[in-house]
Amino acid sequence: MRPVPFQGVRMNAYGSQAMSAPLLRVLMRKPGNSLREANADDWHYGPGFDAHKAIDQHAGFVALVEKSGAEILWLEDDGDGLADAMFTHDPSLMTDHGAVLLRMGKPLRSAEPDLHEKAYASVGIPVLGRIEAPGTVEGGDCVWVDQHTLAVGRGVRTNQAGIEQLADILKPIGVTVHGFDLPLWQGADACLHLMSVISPLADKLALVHAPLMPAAFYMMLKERDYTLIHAPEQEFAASNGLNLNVLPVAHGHVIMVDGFPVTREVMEAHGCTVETFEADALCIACEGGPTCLTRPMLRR
Ligand SMILES: NC(=O)NCCC[C@H](N)C(=O)O
Repeated sequence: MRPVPFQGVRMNAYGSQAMSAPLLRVLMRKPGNSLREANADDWHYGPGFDAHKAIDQHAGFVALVEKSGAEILWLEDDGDGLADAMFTHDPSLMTDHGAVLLRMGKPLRSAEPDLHEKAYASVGIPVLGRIEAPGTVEGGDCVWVDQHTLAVGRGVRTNQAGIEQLADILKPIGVTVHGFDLPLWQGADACLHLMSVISPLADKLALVHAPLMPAAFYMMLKERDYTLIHAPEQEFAASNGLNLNVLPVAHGHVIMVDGFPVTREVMEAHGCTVETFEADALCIACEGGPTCLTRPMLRR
């Protein structure tokens, strides 16, 4: 099925080189038959995986995104077998000058950038460049430190060739790319992105899991006067890291997975408004949170 075009706003509005500016448009995919038919072992989904429950929980998340006022461009799951394609954060990156089509480090996800290419074409959003083999870059490894600085995690999903290509694509638009080594942590089959250890919440405010952060990235943020809130260790362990995967829909207004009250409290203590949705089957089992379920297309 073709992506459903936006209603009521300029079809081709785009631009995002920030992490917490108001989310105005976003690319998402409702899980459907591909998730229902997914084999948990093949996709590295955990014991809590339950496709039907995950689909219901996704609807709860969508209600919060819609309530924020963001417009959603939908990719359809018509049974193409791409269970992870609901994690739309990863196959492309948006800039103020167009989209970059990425190349997935997880082989089962390799067809996903083409879905994004079609979606962007359908609404007239230009493509600035594309990561080619042997390069790999996933969107979850990319963090805008400021409008001209992109941090990229080098690990299982994103490699040096990909980082170099991305730097070449972004240099002409005045963006400097910095690569930072990620640890292997739970192994090559598990999902650890740079965004698994940090969620920006507001201007120069971020929630982090410091023990797994690249030290040079941590120091860069400190030197740039970021306030780093440490996500409670116990809840990080209990959620397989998903307690800190928090989506800002505006500066200091965030959506997180339900069930992690201490993480919620530390964000509220820093002035954040927090909304939650149930996501044990969707996020904790499938290794991706609210940031991963969204590809911001316009933040202003
Ligand atoms: N940005 C993200 O952290 N995305 C999560 C992707 C989870 C998905 N199951 C994967 O392994 O790629």
